[in-house]
Amino acid sequence: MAGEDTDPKSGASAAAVPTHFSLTLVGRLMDLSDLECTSVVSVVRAMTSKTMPQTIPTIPNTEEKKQCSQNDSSLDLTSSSKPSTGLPRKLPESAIPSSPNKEVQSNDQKPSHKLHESVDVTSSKVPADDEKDTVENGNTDGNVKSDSTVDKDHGAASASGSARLTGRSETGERGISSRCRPSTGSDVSEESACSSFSSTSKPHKANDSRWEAIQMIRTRDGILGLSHFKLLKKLGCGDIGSVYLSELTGTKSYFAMKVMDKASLTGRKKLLRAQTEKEILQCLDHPFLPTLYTHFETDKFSCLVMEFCPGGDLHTLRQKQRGKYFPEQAVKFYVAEILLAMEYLHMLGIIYRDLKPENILVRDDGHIMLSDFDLSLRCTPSCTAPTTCFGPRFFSKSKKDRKPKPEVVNQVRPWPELMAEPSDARSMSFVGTHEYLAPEIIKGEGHGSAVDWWTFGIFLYELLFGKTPFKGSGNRATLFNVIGQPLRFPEYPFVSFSARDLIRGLLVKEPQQRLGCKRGATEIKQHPFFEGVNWALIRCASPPEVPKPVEIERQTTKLPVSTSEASAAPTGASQKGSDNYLEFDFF
Ligand SMILES: Nc1ncnc2c1ncn2[C@@H]1O[C@H](COP(=O)(O)OP(=O)(O)OP(=O)(O)O)[C@@H](O)[C@H]1O
Repeated sequence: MAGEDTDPKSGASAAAVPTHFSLTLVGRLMDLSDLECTSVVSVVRAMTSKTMPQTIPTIPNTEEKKQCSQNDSSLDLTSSSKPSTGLPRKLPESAIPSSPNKEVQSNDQKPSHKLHESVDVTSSKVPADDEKDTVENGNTDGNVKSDSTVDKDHGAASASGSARLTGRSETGERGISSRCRPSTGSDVSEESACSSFSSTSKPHKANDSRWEAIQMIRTRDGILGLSHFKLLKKLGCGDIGSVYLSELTGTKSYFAMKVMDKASLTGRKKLLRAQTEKEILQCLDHPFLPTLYTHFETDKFSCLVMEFCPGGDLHTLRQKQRGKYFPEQAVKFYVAEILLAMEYLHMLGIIYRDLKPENILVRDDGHIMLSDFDLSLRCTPSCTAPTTCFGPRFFSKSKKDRKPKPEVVNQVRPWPELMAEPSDARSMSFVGTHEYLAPEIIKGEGHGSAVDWWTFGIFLYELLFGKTPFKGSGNRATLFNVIGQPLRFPEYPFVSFSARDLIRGLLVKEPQQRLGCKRGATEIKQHPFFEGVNWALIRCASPPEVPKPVEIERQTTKLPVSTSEASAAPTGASQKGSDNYLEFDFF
């Protein structure tokens, strides 16, 4: 299924198509436009006949997904939504990236692609039935090959985590009562492979006691690897791996460990996807994005150790709401946090591309975390993203520009607005989830960061109305609807004019006319729907729901011992639903 780097329209090598990243500080107009970002554009023209591709070995079903899910427990609503009060306008702290100190490395890598005839649906995935096993994983494959240095100097924190965590696990509900909405993506469609990272600190998470626990083990044993973790429970399976609730043995610090079978990744041409996810995770330091504590490899597995979110995902949470939609105040809270996360990603030159409730996890405090970056698109300048919104050394070249006197700034505008968009980045990949795909992706026109504002609109709609706007009777119908059907709102539930107006602005089929296209997240944040949101302090706001505390089960599970077992276990197409096919011709 891999293809060549050829633009089907121009015939030019896709890898040679330059993309651009522009970063503008509105008000002070510090311009970083035309920073070139080499992105290997993979061409994915999904065009299948109405018959299923021969290469599909299994037809996924919801039961399989259910096997991959964990147990569920009900969640009490312990707090009501509380709108933020308006405070003086201020630079959003949560939108300020910390200093990643990444090494920039331009990249000429041009993975070879072929014109795809269908989206990747070839993986055979049978969830492992190992959740009841009680063998410690460290005994099966604890041979640590390498140890990462993602975590660095973190502030002294007191005791490491508590055995008492909050939250609800995802359950069979997702497999039983909710739709499976797999993300589609080309096999080898990584558009860029930009750099090596050397992040030295993550100030936003500096007070997290898990850093200290990790450091303690490192100091004691000189290395940190799989054998130091107890896998307690499988949390879920994705396309490239399985995620386990894990304890750093003896520390009562809990993590979500994504375990990917290397042979399976290689065999299924998913290595680049896994690499993309790891590199992006290494970049991140934001309250609404995952923290990667460490990563390591064994002979068989590649492991990412991330923050554990005990509250399940927003899709599951929505299913539990009365009417299967959230109250508008709750929606405002969730989408505001996502908007800040998206703003930060765009500032790093990352186009997320796979926004959907399933990818938004709920932390123990009820705030959210955007997860799953394997379909994201990066531009090289992401690695040179500013350390703060006003990071002078990144934004301007002259010393004079770098240190403007405050009063001068104030004369222009009290608080300059940040607009950071990889607005000219272009990809020809066909990735995403059918109901969330932007028209320009379906039409194969190439796409940029505006796709994230489209998906943001679909996401907002789904949270408010309990369904997506263009869903058809099948995938083909859905895709046609996205392209051709006008946006309509149901009469019920009642949704405010400002919410509908925001959705209208976001779900403009022409990307250049779409809200967010010109000034990025800033444009969206200023919409009346977000009136009253205190962007700077949103992470201190009361979330709509706080997961109920749950005791962590002390049982352990194990990883598959053989590659074949592993490849059958952690992969996800089989539990991703049978709608993982594209059944349309060219638009
Ligand atoms: N940090 C986390 N905390 C709690 N559960 C998690 C965490 N990360 C992932 N999960 C669970 O594991 C499941 C698999 O996650 P993963 O990111 O591997 O795949 P995915 O979201 O299905 O996407 P994809 O198939 O595109 O990789 C998720 O659906 C989620 O339920």
